[in-house]
Amino acid sequence: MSFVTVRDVFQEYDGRPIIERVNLDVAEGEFVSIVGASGCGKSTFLRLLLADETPTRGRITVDGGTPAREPGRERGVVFQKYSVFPHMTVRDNIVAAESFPKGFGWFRGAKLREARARADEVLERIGLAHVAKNYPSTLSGGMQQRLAIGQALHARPRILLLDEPFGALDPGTRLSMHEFLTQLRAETSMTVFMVTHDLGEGFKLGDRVLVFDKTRWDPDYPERYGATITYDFDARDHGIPYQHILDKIPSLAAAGEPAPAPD
Ligand SMILES: Nc1ncnc2c1ncn2[C@@H]1O[C@H](COP(=O)(O)OP(=O)(O)OP(=O)(O)O)[C@@H](O)[C@H]1O
Repeated sequence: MSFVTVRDVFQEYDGRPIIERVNLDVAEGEFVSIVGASGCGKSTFLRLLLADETPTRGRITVDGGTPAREPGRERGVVFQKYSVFPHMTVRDNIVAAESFPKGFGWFRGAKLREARARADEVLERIGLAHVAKNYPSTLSGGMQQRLAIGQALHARPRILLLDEPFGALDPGTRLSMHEFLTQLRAETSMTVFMVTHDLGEGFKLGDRVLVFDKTRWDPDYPERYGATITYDFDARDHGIPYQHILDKIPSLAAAGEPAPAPD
């Protein structure tokens, strides 16, 4: 059964089509990787899923509801650049993730103590309990990104949107983040959408890999047409070897170096 349903979605900026006629059905708990050439509209599609923007045409619904007009707590997002608060300790970064969206400002007194206890549980889970009192600047890139994911998860979103979350990390840290994300997935029934430039990463982590590309191309007006989903690969059990896909869709090879094949 479809949990996230995308029907005939188009998005234009100043009359310029970016994505066109996107249709998609995603079941609850699925992990969907999104790949495609640079600038083809992957982040735009993620912003539409987040309800940060409303599509020019078409509708996106979650669990059969009405289309959302703004991001809510059921959708969490993590960007490539860690968006943690530098002036707050690691623990209070997690507290902030809970307190700010409620619109009551910062927790005080007993409420703050309870929120800090809940934050400690999250930090335990994401392996940052030992640095709870540190400031983010003292953490490695991977740890800061784990904190950003912890913040997003603390709101218990039903949908987690990841925009190149590991793009800025070195290969070793990337691998440990893959394990971390796989573990978190096993513990929750979250539906995940992840934009990546790394096809190997997309196939390793995803149940499905969607490819965004243009199906129509006007050499005189390269911006005349938008991109859509051109492939929807089953990536469970790593699907078909992704190297073959690179032969089929050379534009993906240009979009980023593939990671080593999943074992
Ligand atoms: N708010 C906006 N207003 C105008 N144009 C925009 C806006 N957001 C994105 N665009 C344009 O839409 C196109 C697609 O951008 P988008 O960031 O979605 O692509 P992408 O596939 O995520 O790219 P990359 O892989 O390089 O991150 C780009 O040409 C971009 O300049």
